[in-house]
Amino acid sequence: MTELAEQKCEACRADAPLVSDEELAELLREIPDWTPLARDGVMQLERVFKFRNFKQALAFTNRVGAIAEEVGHHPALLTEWGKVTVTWWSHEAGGLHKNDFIMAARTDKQLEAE
Ligand SMILES: C[C@H](O)[C@H](O)[C@H]1CNC2=NC(N)=NC(=O)C2=N1
Repeated sequence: MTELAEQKCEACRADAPLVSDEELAELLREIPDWTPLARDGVMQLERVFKFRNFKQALAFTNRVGAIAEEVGHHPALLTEWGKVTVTWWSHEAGGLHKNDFIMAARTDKQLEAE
């Protein structure tokens, strides 16, 4: 099985299939540091990353922004002194798609790129 971060994102479409409860449970096992949550009825994946200062938080933010631009699939990013909150969901599809799990796994790899 190809590692989640290496898998290919599909194009973001309104009718894209959202993950089932079983798929959610299975995919979460590959990204254990991420929390599934519902905001206004929309399922999302969220993780808070801690850093030594704002400069490191901003550099990480920009790395995540770059991988988002590469695939055309974008997170919500809250950058604070020493902290970055990253939230993934598929806006047009209105919930969690496999793309969001792939991008969460790729987000984790941006820590190594430091
Ligand atoms: C036109 C543009 O490609 C679309 O709006 C893309 C942009 N990035 C996106 N990012 C996310 N997370 N979900 C989307 O539905 C989405 N759609």
